[in-house]
Amino acid sequence: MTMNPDFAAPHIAVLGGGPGGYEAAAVAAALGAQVTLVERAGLGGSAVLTDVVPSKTLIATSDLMTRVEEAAALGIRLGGPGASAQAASDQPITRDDLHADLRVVNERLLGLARQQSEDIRAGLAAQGVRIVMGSGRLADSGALEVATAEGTERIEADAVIVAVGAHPRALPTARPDGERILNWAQIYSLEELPEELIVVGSGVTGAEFASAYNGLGSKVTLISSRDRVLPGSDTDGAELLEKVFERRGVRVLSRSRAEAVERTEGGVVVTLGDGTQVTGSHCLVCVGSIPNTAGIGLEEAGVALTESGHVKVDGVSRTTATNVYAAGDCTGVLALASVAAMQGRIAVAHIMGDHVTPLNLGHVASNIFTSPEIASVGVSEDDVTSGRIAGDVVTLRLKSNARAKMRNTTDGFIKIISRKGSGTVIGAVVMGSNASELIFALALAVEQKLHVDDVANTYAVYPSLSGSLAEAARRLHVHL
Ligand SMILES: Cc1cc2nc3c(=O)[nH]c(=O)nc-3n(C[C@H](O)[C@H](O)[C@H](O)COP(=O)(O)OP(=O)(O)OC[C@H]3O[C@@H](n4cnc5c(N)ncnc54)[C@H](O)[C@@H]3O)c2cc1C
Ligand SMILES: NC(=O)c1ccc[n+]([C@@H]2O[C@H](COP(=O)([O-])OP(=O)(O)OC[C@H]3O[C@@H](n4cnc5c(N)ncnc54)[C@H](O)[C@@H]3O)[C@@H](O)[C@H]2O)c1
Repeated sequence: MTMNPDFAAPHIAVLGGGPGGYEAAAVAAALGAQVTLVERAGLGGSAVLTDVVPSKTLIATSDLMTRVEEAAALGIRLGGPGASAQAASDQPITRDDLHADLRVVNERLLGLARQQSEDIRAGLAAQGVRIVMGSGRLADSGALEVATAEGTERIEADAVIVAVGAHPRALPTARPDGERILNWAQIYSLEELPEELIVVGSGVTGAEFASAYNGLGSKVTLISSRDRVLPGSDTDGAELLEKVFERRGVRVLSRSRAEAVERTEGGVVVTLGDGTQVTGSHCLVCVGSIPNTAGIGLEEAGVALTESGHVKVDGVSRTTATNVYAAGDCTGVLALASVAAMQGRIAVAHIMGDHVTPLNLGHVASNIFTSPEIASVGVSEDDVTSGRIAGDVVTLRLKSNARAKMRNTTDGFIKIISRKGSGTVIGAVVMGSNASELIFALALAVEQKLHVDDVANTYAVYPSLSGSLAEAARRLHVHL
């Protein structure tokens, strides 16, 4: 919808400065709109300040520690040629030789998040976006009201984009205190590594933190309410991750719900549904998120919410109120930074009367940053086995890949799914180190509807993990 019949630059107000909001603001400014962005915490949103950036930076340290710990198998010993006779040792490196200085790790990751936030702020300001720091609400479908340090400001707009994100859900019987019982936004205040960390919830967030703190050296217990970790993810990936967890000493308590978490003198005790008590030094609660949609005037302005409090949107990010759009986690469509940004871009294209392609979740590439990583795109094997999609599936274990053997990183596999009959690549899963990077080639194949032969006939470097991508595709060749 073109907002201004007189073709003057429309004014777009964006509520929330996470990936949904800042991407929308940047694209709108680039297209010539007047843009005001309202944010109460910091540019980049939770994605940059508390969620994606800090967690992935923590995981970078954890991954390196895991690699160093495994260095003995590659022939690395402590003590270089210049070391004293006493220091020089032919002992293999063990976990006891390493420790994570959590204060330094957390300082680094919080600093990095602040810098990233500042870079985003500066980038938007340079594009001419007016940034208002304060807590905003929808006054009506054409205006925001913002409580700033200076007072209340009313911002009139031709269109509003609501991108307010979500916050961690707490269990009524496990209120985070920021010291021993923590949510993922609070855990970066720890100055020492938790001795025994209990992670409640085995969705992507819980699995990533369980993996990360295990790599950093904590004793980890993962409380999983389901049969297996990572419900909804690739079954082979989840099962292999459980095996790796077992080998690395992560205790997974499956089919266990945490009923309550309490502080004890020196730590915490988690009571499970069957009355079993699990003790630890700290507890990290990862039981999902709640959208930040309460009390900000949405329903009063005609914006319908779902039962879970998410904003109802259509494929072009429109809400039920004229000229009000929504993007990101507050819509509950798919909680990924990349999807939030895409929803924001689509909203702007629609507002500005630009070419709009409705949101397509079928091609979203995503990655679970456990060690090893699990990346996926397109249809799943479950879609095929359940009969929803007619496809062929080939899985190649990394155990047979020469490069993986050389690097001693053989936990993982490549899975490609092609459409039955035609051989078009329609889905893939990559599990292994750097899966988040390897998946791109297959995401490109899915997006561009490439044939398995296109992937198979592309030269891969020898030796490389991507050689297994080509090999898996070769095995899906349709012989005419
Ligand atoms: C631990 C964790 C790790 C994750 N890792 C990844 C990952 O690796 N990759 C990935 O793609 N996704 C990841 N996600 C998901 C990702 O963080 C979200 O999908 C993404 O942040 C959504 O962006 P958003 O713009 O919708 O919301 P947010 O990033 O939450 O931003 C919303 C912003 O709105 C502001 N706001 C809210 N209400 C108001 C108000 N009334 N007034 C003013 N401002 C307001 C908030 O302060 C916030 O800054 C992770 C999530 C978690 C919890
Ligand atoms: N790498 C990434 O891209 C990344 C990382 C983290 C999160 N995310 C996004 O965030 C979304 C949400 O993930 P999440 O893991 O935060 O939430 P989630 O809702 O997917 O998982 C929470 C889990 O906690 C369990 N649970 C709830 N109450 C419990 C209790 N009392 N005891 C034990 N378990 C309990 C639930 O059954 C569920 O499995 C993901 O689907 C993903 O889109 C992405």
